[in-house]
Amino acid sequence: MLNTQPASNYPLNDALASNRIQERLRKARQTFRANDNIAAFIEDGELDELRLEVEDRMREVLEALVIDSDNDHNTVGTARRVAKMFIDEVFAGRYRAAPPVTSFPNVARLDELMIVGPITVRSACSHHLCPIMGRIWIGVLPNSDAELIGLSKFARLCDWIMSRPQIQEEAVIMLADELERRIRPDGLAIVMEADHFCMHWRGVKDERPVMTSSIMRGALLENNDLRREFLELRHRGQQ
Ligand SMILES: Nc1nc2c(ncn2[C@@H]2O[C@H](COP(=O)(O)OP(=O)(O)OP(=O)(O)O)[C@@H](O)[C@H]2O)c(=O)[nH]1
Repeated sequence: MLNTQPASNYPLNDALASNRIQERLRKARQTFRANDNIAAFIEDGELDELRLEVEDRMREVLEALVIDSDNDHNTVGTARRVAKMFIDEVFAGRYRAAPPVTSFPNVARLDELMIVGPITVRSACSHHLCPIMGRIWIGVLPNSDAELIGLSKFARLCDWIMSRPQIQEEAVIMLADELERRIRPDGLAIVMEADHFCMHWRGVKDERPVMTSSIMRGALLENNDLRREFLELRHRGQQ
């Protein structure tokens, strides 16, 4: 027998969680673009409500695509899975607070270039929500008076920033701002290379293009030798 009664998770009387959160953001004059983190505006329990709301709306998208997910054994749980994937996995960097980042005093007053990478990163383009799969290299020239952060925290911060719908140019700027704010280095360099599936899977359907963006700040922008050292060491790490 066909199921003709799709279940709904929408609250009957109460305002939707997405409306309440948007209201708070507007009141605080905070933007909520695709690549903004809005964790500070989400109250306890509201992520559960958002997940149910996205599930219902995703079910409507499937209906609009004329997919009978109520009676299709393959898509019966798709709306729920997609909602969970967006909120808890691929766009979690919008909804979760920043990861805890351990820092240490620079006791040895290190002032030599340090490079981390390649760090594998996954994101999605804001335009089509297609995957972006890439690699990031980070170069830091520590300030002898500033803090050092744990090595794994570079990867955790990359994941937090990248797990949002993004464009690559803005993603690397956001990452650079976050790292500068936390470690106050004398120089910072970031190179990101990524495959954009909106070009591979659809659109021009060309498998080859890779987008490369770089950011150089402080001593790594001003000192050509230092910049060359970063770029050479990055290439050596690729071989
Ligand atoms: N600059 C930049 N462009 C991106 C990025 N990710 C995706 N794009 C491009 O953004 C564009 C999307 O906008 P439109 O040109 O309106 O999309 P479209 O008409 O579907 O274009 P096609 O992809 O050419 O079919 C495409 O050219 C994408 O390849 C990114 O990180 N940075």
